[in-house]
Amino acid sequence: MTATILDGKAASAAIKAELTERVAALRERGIVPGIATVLVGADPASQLYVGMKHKQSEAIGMNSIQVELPAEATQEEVEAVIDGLNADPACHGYIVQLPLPKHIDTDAILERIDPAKDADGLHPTNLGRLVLNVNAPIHTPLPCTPRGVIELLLRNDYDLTGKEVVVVGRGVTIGRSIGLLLTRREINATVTLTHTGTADLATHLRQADVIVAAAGVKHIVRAEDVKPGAAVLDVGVTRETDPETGKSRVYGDVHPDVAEVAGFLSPNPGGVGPMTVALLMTNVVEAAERASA
Ligand SMILES: Nc1nc2c(c(=O)[nH]1)N[C@@H](CN(C=O)c1ccc(C(=O)N[C@@H](CCC(=O)O)C(=O)O)cc1)CN2
Repeated sequence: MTATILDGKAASAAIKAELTERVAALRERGIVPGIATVLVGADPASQLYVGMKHKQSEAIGMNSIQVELPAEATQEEVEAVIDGLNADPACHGYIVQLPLPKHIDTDAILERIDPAKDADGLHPTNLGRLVLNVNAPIHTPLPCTPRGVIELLLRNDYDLTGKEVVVVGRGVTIGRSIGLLLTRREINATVTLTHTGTADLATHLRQADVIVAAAGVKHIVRAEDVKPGAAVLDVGVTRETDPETGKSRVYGDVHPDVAEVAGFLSPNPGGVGPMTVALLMTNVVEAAERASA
């Protein structure tokens, strides 16, 4: 079996085409949706991701505000930037690029973001609303990567109803929250969250109809642990320097051999990454629509 590729670039292009029309409709009413990012330090991967967010937002007609602070910035300096963006009417939604330097209290920063402008959907109020509300439509920002995983499957006509989903990794941007979305009534999947304390990962993986691999551990999902025909989404990233060339190489959580066993495969790169950026922009456009309703 060779897996059908879940193409995140194609799905994100479709989302961006839809957003372009929504942005144009807002602009006709005199509203220019504004996205902002806050980057603390100069991590090359974070710089790349932030750059992509601005380039793509501007391409669909949004206004973008880029705030950069040095790695030595204090908690108070980061919080002052947050307070400024909360008060800025040109900013409808923003993110603080993660990870933050170790001396910064990340939870305190995320909690300081105005929940209405929380473009990552990681504010405790927004996550709390997701916990409380399993039936009614959601009117709050949703975590971008989890939403991207689900959109990627649905836009490829993959029905998640009744499926056993195994998530690998309990990080804040994916693992912690994806179960909240997958177990909503309109999706109706069953979710197992595995992590470094899981006793026997392989046993869980072998039972999964869908695997979301977001541990950041190179090739943690191996072909022998994947049920034939399963859908596998590779989200984790490990960067290693090639000892021969000295160049940085990116590895996913999923071993390349999985393509021979899985029914569907979201590759890395080219899968969930582009969806994360598309759903971030969706969150900001929705915030602008809500603010102007
Ligand atoms: N505040 C946040 N920080 C981080 C998040 C997040 O959702 N919010 N997620 C990740 C990084 N991330 C977005 O910020 C992100 C990662 C990857 C991609 C992407 O499109 N990658 C490309 C490959 C790019 C390359 O390496 O050349 C792909 O997968 O095809 C976009 C966004 C951590 N931080």
